[in-house]
Amino acid sequence: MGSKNKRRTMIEVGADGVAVIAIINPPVNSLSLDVLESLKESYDEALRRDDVKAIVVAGANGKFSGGFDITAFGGIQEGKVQKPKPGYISVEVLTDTLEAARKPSVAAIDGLALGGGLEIAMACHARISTPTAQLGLPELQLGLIPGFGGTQRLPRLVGLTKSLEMMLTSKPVKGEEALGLGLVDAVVSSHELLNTARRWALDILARRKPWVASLYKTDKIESLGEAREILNFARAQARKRAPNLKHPLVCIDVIEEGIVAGPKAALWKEAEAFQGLLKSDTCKSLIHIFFAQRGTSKVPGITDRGLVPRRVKKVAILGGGLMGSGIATALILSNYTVILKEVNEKFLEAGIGRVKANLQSQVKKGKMTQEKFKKTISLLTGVLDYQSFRDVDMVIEAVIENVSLKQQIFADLEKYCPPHCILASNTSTIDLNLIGERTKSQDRITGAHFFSPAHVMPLLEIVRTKETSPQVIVDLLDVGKKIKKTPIVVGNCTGFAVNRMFFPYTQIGLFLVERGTDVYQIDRVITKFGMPMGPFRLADLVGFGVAIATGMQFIENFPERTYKSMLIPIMQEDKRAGEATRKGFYLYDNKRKASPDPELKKYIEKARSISGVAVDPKFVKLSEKDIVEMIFFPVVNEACRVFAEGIAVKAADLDIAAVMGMGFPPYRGGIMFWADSLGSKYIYSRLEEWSNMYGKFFKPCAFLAERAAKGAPLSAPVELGKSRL
Ligand SMILES: C[C@H](O)CC(=O)SCCNC(=O)CCNC(=O)[C@H](O)C(C)(C)COP(=O)(O)OP(=O)(O)OC[C@H]1O[C@@H](n2cnc3c(N)ncnc32)[C@H](O)[C@@H]1OP(=O)(O)O
Repeated sequence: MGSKNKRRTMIEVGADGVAVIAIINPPVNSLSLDVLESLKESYDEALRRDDVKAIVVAGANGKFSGGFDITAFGGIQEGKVQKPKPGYISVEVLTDTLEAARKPSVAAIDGLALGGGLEIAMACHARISTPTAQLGLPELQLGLIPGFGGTQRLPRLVGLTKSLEMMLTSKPVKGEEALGLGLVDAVVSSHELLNTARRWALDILARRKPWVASLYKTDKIESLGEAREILNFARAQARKRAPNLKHPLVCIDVIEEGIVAGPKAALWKEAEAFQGLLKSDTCKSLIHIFFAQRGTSKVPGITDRGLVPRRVKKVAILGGGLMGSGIATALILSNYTVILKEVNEKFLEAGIGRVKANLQSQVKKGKMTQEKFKKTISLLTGVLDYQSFRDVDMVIEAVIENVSLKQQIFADLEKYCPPHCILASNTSTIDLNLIGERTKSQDRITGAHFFSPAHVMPLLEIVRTKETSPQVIVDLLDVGKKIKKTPIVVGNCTGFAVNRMFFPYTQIGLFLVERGTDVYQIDRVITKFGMPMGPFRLADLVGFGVAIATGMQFIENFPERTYKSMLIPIMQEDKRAGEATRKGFYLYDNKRKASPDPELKKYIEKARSISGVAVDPKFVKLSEKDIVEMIFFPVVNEACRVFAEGIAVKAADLDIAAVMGMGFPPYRGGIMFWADSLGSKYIYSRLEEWSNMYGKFFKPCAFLAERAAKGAPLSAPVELGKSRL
């Protein structure tokens, strides 16, 4: 018999008197309000019926529940969807109906029990899980706190320290660990799950197993004094890790309330805090990022054609340098067979050595066993010629940025690789049409632009020329998913999406410094804004050689919007080339700790005199707000150009490019989302003002001008006709 609410839950009563209530809301059985309403109805029915002795809660299709329906948050935030009265779900449904029921219930957890999903499970009187199930409270990653009693029940089940770790990091635990922690009561295989849960529920009824209401457990909670120490330590850590974020502190306060005033009182505080956080900009931004990240692999005109990805088994990589070895590491870690080609024995040995070192660092951190290391490295073969390229499915070229060398390589690849083989380049700046000029294989030439270190950084820019076939893009999207990268599909141009946005980020720093703003002040303000490092620390990390080479590409291609400063070349001439030489904008000690260098002044003065610029007192005392805007509005301007040219199909893709490629703070929603929170009119007016005062470098692009004139958001779609894809 099903519930009335579109059968969002299903109730089935067996001959043993156990009612199994299944949550049904594909793909992850998320908890929309009607699912929760239906769950309550099913419970009411099970409690009413005389033939039901005990209850098991499960999720359909091998997934317990992925938590509250995140798609519903938007509607609630905008006031379009009526929100339930605070505490209705956590107190009335989970505590007063499920946990206080006079019939015992057991959660049968397979697949996922996340957020509200785990909170339902914790309100049951016992939990059985499979070994692979993931259990966690990841709400903080959405700018929220658990809102269905999780802040109270998790500490009481696993202890304060572990529960804080699980909530503050948003990381789930698997079945076996959950068992060790006391979060679940038994771990069994999926095919034994339901029967074990049924028996367990009957055993509780017969008092052969304990009937536990997690909310009132006390054995895992420390005394008030000890608890306060643990909570204060967590507060200090949270402030240090994310000084701009309030919700981790709110979460700790709500946990503390439970210890001070009791769990039932704290449920009300939790409900109130949850409603407050739901309205915050942080929450709106992080929810935007959640969907934007999932949206990058949905590419109009490509992934909607019904194409099935071909199986890529063997991949060849050309070049065993930093990039090539990182890409090889990422691939073998996901079980791809890889051949690494170099030009001589010495380079080959060094390349393989780098891959081994990447894996060894995982072994050292305890993330990989020695046995797994051996198995993984056995997937890699080094070669010096093209003989073994006859059966490769994909090649990724990762040699130095030299056009004629790349052209020769692609001409060779066309000769030696099978006709189905995907020919990808990891170039970060060079036009792919140029690279493929000496071949007739334009339809299978694509860009696979990884970010360094390639086995760690999560972003993959997939570059599509006008000729690249959609099948090749679909194949590459599939490889990207298998190696756990977030892909963004972009059009072909100098710098693609990420490096196009990075360029003004560094350039404007140089502009400000020549006019008197302090290098270290700029880095401090930008780090405070939420970037992992400011433009000067970043230039040191990347190295001045790379910074100059990339800069040259931009000067050649976009001369009208380049600020030409000699500061970096002058420093490089004096053998200061960044962190690798222990001297750049900062000085580096043995442990690579950066400290300011008073000597920097002399280089800045020299650069100033070459540019013919004098110190302007206004720039010496620039406010933090002005520094942030002067650094980031030119980045927004470039992002607008990238979007208007159709290099990126969706503004949300640029948000992901900024967050994952540049380190833009996700809690600000990405570059375009953040810009829209300030308004196109405001950004336009400031750029226009600076452009009049300081030159074309700041000139707002036509797209930005048009959107500002209409008062339209920058992230609204561009008419399809204009797209370059
Ligand atoms: C009151 C409560 O305390 C508040 C809450 O419960 S807040 C919600 C807490 N839950 C979460 O944060 C979990 C979020 N989801 C995830 O982390 C991951 O999606 C997952 C681990 C569940 C599955 O990951 P994976 O298998 O890689 O699939 P993924 O592509 O992410 O998701 C599959 C689909 O389910 C959707 N989805 C996942 N979780 C969802 C949720 N909680 N609500 C709505 N949709 C969800 C995704 O958007 C995606 O949709 P799409 O196919 O249309 O793009």
